[in-house]
Amino acid sequence: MVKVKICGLMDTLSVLTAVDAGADFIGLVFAKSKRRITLEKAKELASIIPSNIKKVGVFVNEKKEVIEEIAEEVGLDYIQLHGDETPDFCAQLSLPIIKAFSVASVEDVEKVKGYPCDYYLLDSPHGKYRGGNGTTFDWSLVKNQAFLKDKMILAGGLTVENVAEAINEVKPIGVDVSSGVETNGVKDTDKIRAFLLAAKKGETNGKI
Ligand SMILES: O=C(O)c1ccccc1N[C@@H]1O[C@H](COP(=O)(O)O)[C@@H](O)[C@H]1O
Repeated sequence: MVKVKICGLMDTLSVLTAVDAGADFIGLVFAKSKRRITLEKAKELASIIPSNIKKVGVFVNEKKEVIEEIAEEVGLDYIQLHGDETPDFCAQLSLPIIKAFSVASVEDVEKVKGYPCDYYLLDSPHGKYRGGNGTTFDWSLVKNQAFLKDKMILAGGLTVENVAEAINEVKPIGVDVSSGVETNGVKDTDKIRAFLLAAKKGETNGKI
């Protein structure tokens, strides 16, 4: 079954809803964003996430030492790098890595090759912030690419309405959502539940 990451959670009720509704990854944002949370809040939210659900810290062009200190304090399972981090930088981190890439062309998809990471997160080109902008990209650029197949998390503008179609068309190993489960910029527990239901009903690439 497809893995689902719910990103940018900032409050207890949203976290408990994502946990109860079957999220596989929960994302906490430490980068410049309207969803950025403090270290203290992150520790509080992390403490109510069961160990079978992976805690992901989202960073953009952050220093290695800062990432490692936050990861240690919060107990992060994965580091999501959503900036211009190089393959060398990824290789220096000791935690599992989800590397995000903005996809607007075939060349962008090619850049993925050679990155040492556990998952490739394919997102739309960034807007005001480096992620979480709620826009989709051309999915035909990333489907049927053998080298992406076992590692691809699809992101960017996914919603309750389009996630099943996205899974069927692209066949990613996972999907990630932030804006699509919000109402007026705030996480919406009904949308979190509905997104997880719709995603888990979608087809998979048979690898999980
Ligand atoms: O969610 C954020 O605010 C954010 C900030 C900085 C970097 C990444 C961020 N989130 C990631 O952005 C994508 C797409 O989000 P959306 O569903 O289009 O709103 C997603 O992978 C989040 O993990």
